[in-house]
Amino acid sequence: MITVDEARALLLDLVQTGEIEEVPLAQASTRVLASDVAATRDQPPFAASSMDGYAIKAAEVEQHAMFKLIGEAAAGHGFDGTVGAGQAVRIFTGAPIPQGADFVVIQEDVDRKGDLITISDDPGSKDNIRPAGVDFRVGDTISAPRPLRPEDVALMASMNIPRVPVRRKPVIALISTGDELVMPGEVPGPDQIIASNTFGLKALFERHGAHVRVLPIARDTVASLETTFGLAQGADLVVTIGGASVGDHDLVAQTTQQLGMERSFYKVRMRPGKPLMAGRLAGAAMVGLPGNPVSAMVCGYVFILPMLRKMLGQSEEADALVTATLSHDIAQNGPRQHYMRARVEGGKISVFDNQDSSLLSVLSKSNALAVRASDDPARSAGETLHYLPL
Ligand SMILES: Nc1nc2c(c(=O)[nH]1)N[C@H]1C(S)=C(S)[C@@H](COP(=O)(O)OP(=O)(O)OC[C@H]3O[C@@H](n4cnc5c(N)ncnc54)[C@H](O)[C@@H]3O)O[C@H]1N2
Ligand code: MOO
Repeated sequence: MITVDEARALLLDLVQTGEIEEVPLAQASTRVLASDVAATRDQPPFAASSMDGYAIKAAEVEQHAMFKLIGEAAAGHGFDGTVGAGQAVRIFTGAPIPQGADFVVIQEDVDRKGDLITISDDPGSKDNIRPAGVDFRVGDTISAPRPLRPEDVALMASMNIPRVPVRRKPVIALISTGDELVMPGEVPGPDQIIASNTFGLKALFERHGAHVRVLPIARDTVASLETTFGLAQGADLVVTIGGASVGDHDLVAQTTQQLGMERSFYKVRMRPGKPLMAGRLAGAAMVGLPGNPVSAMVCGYVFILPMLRKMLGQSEEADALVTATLSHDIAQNGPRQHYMRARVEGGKISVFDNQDSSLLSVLSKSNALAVRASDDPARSAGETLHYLPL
């Protein structure tokens, strides 16, 4: 059986980085920026007031000094003239600083009578002016690749970048398999359960930039599986869930073989997730995930997210592991690399007692997967453990 790292490398070989497309700025959120974008202007484009008050000459700032008002500068409407000695311009936040002025005294520090103002309180030394280009200058860049956050979208808007180069969203077709499955909201028969993996994985992949197509549940027959694979056409990656193991009704390996899949590997020395399979089928990458709900989700994190990152032109590195201090003793690990459901709080990690791969309630309480190497010896409270944050 191959190791997790070997499997990850083989999986990365199955996918390519997608093309670049341009989207309107309003649709750029959560997309992955594909090439650097540059500001097309300075911000602010002029020295601007940061407060409501009066623009005067800094050299004349002194308590009790008096000035004559000669005009007004508002945001969007600058003052055309020049501020001379003894003169002031009424100014508002965001307005351009008029020529001749280099200080804004805030209105709270001023007494105004008609068109005369007197500095009544100590105005301090802060000039209340934002220099031109203090936020960014024309040509300043936002570097790619990066998933675009709301903050980046706001910055691109301010930089006057109306269209954004992003990576095409990889299309993932998700196929749940099994006669026991019905969709949430349907009425299950006495021997049936609700398909959960589909929804967990859809949420995970979409959060990381994929477009996910959920295909109808394939029944445990070769014919049904073949039909459903047919519906996956056009996807970059086809992910099946379940039917991966060795039981009489685990038909994914047999069906994909019949459909001509070039198999890359089958089975990984990990827990959960051992019966993982992968290959290339009809021009797409194909990954067969084990059906146990926690196994499917863990494989989603450990294997599919790096594939997704490669397709999106991002780092192909595995997620960096973090360390925490064990809060209790744990037993020796078995021969498979183990991703143990765990909770990290205040730098301490506790591993859940029941690690059965069917327990979504435990996974949902977890915020970490403690990663144990194969045959890792027993560990005591206080030792350091590596984990993958969830
Ligand atoms: N004799 C052996 N039996 C098993 C082995 C083995 O090595 N030898 N491996 C075990 C391991 S490890 C795993 S993991 C499972 C994987 O089995 P399959 O991929 O074939 O999955 P299924 O049998 O179809 O389902 C397992 C389990 O998960 C439930 N399931 C399946 N799909 C979904 C879904 N979309 N949503 C919710 N739950 C789902 C299914 O009902 C089963 O309970 O095999 C072990 N057996
Ligand atoms: O590998 Mo199975 O995924 O341990 O439950």
